[in-house]
This record gives sequence, structure tokens and C-alpha cells, in this order.
Amino acid sequence: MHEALLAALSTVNDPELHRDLVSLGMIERAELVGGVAQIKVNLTTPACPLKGKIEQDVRSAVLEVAGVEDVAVTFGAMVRPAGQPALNGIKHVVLVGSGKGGVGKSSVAVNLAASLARDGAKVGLLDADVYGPSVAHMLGESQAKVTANAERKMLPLVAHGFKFLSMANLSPAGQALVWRGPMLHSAIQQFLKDADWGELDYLIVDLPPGTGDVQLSLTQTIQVTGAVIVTTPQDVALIDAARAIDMFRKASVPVLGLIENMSYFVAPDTGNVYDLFGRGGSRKLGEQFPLLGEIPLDTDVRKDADAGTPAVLAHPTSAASQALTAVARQLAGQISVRSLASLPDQLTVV
Ligand SMILES: Nc1ncnc2c1ncn2[C@@H]1O[C@H](COP(=O)(O)OP(=O)(O)OP(=O)(O)O)[C@@H](O)[C@H]1O
Repeated sequence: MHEALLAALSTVNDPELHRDLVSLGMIERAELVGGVAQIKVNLTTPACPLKGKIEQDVRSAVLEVAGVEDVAVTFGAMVRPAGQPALNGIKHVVLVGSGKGGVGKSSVAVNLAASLARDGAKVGLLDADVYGPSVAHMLGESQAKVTANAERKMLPLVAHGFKFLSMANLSPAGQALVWRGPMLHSAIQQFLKDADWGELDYLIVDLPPGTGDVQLSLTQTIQVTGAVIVTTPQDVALIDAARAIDMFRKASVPVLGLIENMSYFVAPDTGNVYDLFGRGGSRKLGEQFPLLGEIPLDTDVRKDADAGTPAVLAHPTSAASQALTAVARQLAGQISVRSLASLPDQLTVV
């Protein structure tokens, strides 16, 4: 019966990876118990955007097998690294960049981390925006201090289900950091290599805005899976976003997608939608980069950040939070696609 079930499952494709679940090695269990087919699918990310579709397809395929009266589908997830893991224990490093400041890059980075962690992934967030570190504030941890372990490695702080490190938790509050290129390089190196991040599926890195030393230093130091670029829809922001794309391309960092923030505003009293900055402008940047999502302007995104809880956790049902959650899942999906693109045709089947 196991073989018959596997044969049925081999007709079900992962909608994003365009390969069948069996050859992708995603079937962890397939057996018939009292007329009920027990199928366990091991997804490539707990933040899979297409879980519902996969479940439906598995059900209909398995119900075709003679003797199957019902199907019970359960899910597990194991994020796979893209070739070599970025750093010891860290499967994917994802850079969050922007061409210009103030477009909401840090807000997006914090909410991506919170959303992926809530979906069950092991997540770290590195605040590499050393000139204006805002991550600790957005997580309600601006007073916390980083400590070291017995091997003198920095221990990341933990908030809202994920780990993070920020310069703000190393330097006295309110002091500006006047650092130059080589010092910045070594600070970033320490955050990456002299920190005990443990096992992570995703390390999200909030870069400083623009295309300077820190960004280059990072792309040259470690193997990153890719970068996402946060922009707003105005032409000026898009011109700068194009510059950021160009920088990543020159550094051979794949651009996993664009995120359009402050895309539109829904008036809470009337429900009218206003495209304050000309919505959808990101599409002009070219079709080779997926638009991972459009996030509306929402005062709760700012208020929640100031109160120290990411909006996706504080107001999970708001339009902005739902858009941010969808973006996080799209991103996780893009990373799975990249990781599996280089795999051989047939994987080990359990
Ligand atoms: N979708 C949104 N709706 C409402 N306010 C937002 C939204 N996104 C970001 N903001 C607010 O806009 C301001 C700038 O956001 P943020 O600090 O995340 O931008 P940034 O691009 O990281 O800035 P910088 O590059 O200067 O670090 C913050 O006050 C933030 O709360």
C-alpha cells in the first residue's frame, strides 16, 4: 500500500517548485491505517505560502487509491540550505536593503522576522543599520544589554520568539556612532562570526539605507541567499531602489524580490482607498524581480513599533499585518525555490 500511496503522491507537484512531492523527498510518512491514509508532508519552510493548496492536492490524489476512505494530512517542515550554509548553523542569510532612508525597511525587517518565527521557523535578526539602529526599540528591548558566553561570543537577545543583535544594545543609549569603513567592517564581522546565534533557518539582516560600505562588507564576508529591497512607490524612491538592485547584482547577490511599503492608505472611517504615493510603481522596476507584496500605510505599524511589539503580532488581522505576513511567506517560498533549484533530479525518499 505504501507504494500505491507514493505513486499517487508522485502525481502531486509542489506548485512553486514544479516538482512532485516524492522526488522532492517531502513525503515523510505514507501509510493506510484502518482505511485512512496517513500522509505527512515535510515542507521546505514552515512559512509555506501554499500549504492549503498542497493539502487539497494530496487529498484528491490519495483518495483515488483503491481502499482509501479518508486522508489525514499532517505537515512538518525542514528548511534546506542553499548549497553551503551561510555560516555555521545558519541556513539562510537574507539582506533587507533599501535605496533610500525612511521607506520602512526596519519596520519590514522586524515584521518579517516576527512572522517567520510565528510560523515556526528559527529566526535571527541582525540590525546592521549601525548608523541608525532602530530594531531594539521596535522590539521593546532598547534597555537590554548583550552579554557573552563562556567562549566570549556575544549572546543574541531574544524577543517575540526570535533572536536579535543590535548595536543599540552595545553602546550607551542616545550616543551617535561615528564609525568609519574599517571599524564598521569589523563590527559587522563580529555580529556575524563572534556571536552565538545557534541553529537558525533564517538570519534577516536589516542593512543601512543606500549602497555603501556596510552593504558591500556584508556581501563580501558571507554567502548570502539573497536580498530583498524595500521601497515606496514614488519615482524618487524607485530610482534609488534601482541603484540598490544594481549594487547587489554587481556583488552577485540574488535579488529575491521587492517589497512596496506605504503602497496605499485605507481611510478607517470611510474605507476609501488612497494611493498617496502612486501605488504599484515597483512593477516598473522590471519583471525579473518578484513583487513580494504591497503593504498599506497603517498607523498601527508605527504605534506598535513604538510600543515594542511588531504589528504582525500586536494586530495580526489588520490589512498591513496580513500583507506583511503574506510577504514573509512569499519570501520563504522564494528561498525554497532557490535552494531546490540546484538539487539533483531524484532525492532520497523515506
Ligand atoms: N506601512 C507603514 N505604515 C505606517 N507607518 C510606517 C509603515 N512602515 C514604516 N512606518 C513608519 O515610518 C517610519 C520609518 O520607518 P523605518 O524606521 O522602518 O524606516 P527605515 O527605512 O528603516 O528608515 P532608516 O533607513 O532611516 O533606518 C517609522 O516611524 C515607522 O514606524
